[in-house]
Amino acid sequence: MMDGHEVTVVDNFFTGRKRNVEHWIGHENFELINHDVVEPLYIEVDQIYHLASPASPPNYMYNPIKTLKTNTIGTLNMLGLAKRVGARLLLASTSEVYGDPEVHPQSEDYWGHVNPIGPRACYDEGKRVAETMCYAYMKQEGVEVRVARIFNTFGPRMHMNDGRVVSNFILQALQGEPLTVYGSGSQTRAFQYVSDLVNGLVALMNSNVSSPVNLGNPEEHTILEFAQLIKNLVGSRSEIQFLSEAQDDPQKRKPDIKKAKLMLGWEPVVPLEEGLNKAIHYFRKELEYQANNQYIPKPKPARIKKGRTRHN
Ligand SMILES: O=c1ccn([C@@H]2O[C@H](COP(=O)(O)OP(=O)(O)O[C@H]3OC[C@@H](O)[C@H](O)[C@H]3O)[C@@H](O)[C@H]2O)c(=O)[nH]1
Repeated sequence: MMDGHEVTVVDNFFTGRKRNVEHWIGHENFELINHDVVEPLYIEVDQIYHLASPASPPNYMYNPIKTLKTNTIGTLNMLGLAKRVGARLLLASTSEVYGDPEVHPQSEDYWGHVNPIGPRACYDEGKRVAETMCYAYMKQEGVEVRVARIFNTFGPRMHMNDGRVVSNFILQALQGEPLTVYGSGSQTRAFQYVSDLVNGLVALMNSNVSSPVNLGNPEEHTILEFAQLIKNLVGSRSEIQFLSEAQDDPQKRKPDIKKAKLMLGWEPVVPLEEGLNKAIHYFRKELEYQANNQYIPKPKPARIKKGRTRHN
């Protein structure tokens, strides 16, 4: 929009919120449509960022059939739209296509290690078939596709109930509650800040790279290290609580981003602590907002009908 493009945001608000975009409402380049991509969409566009799908494990596992429909039927609908209007489509794929990886770090030529019937399958297999659909439409129909394999990402405007580790730990630390580590905490992740991801997505969309590209920050830590770091940044006295391990939880994950560097000239620039401090600031404000804006229904006075006696 700042570059003069007209942007139509399509959301069914399953995990998104109108508050996240309310500051754009009224801008002449902005339009917001309440729509679910599982149903066809008829609009005129040049580029489609197909980002639909819950991305947090508790959210996508909450309704696995809906997650599958969004990633399969939703992707077919978006590819159909791209074909009809001659638009380029960028699919938000995921590091989860690598499953619980046996190769470390993960580069784009790794085929992955995914349990097709496990609790994560609705998402990781859903995204794998979404990638397959993109390349089928490219080969058969000549649709221009871009595929971003997005690694763990965090930042302001995440939902308070998102359930992923960064927002959980920050909210727990801010409220003095125990930080919930699943398993031993020795599993690793590498987190990128949201603005780095957005820059990577725009660079990929406008590049000539049609094969999948990893977008992530390669700085890897154990989950226990993350818990300590967030606790320290918040200045919290919360304890660390060890809960049972999540089923099929990937044990190690870190992107190999050589391809993005070479072909897009992209790499993350926001240091982890700087990004975490921005997210901490956001969630602090969100907690204040929630405390000040809770809707507490006022008790209604009983309505007394005059002049009539009720006989049962
Ligand atoms: O409260 C929590 C939440 C999570 N965790 C652990 O922290 C790690 C990261 O978990 P998250 O739920 O944040 O995210 P995951 O890495 O499991 O999945 C993510 O992967 C990449 C993206 O495509 C998706 O957004 C998401 O599926 C896992 O090992 C998980 O078990 C905790 O220890 N405590």
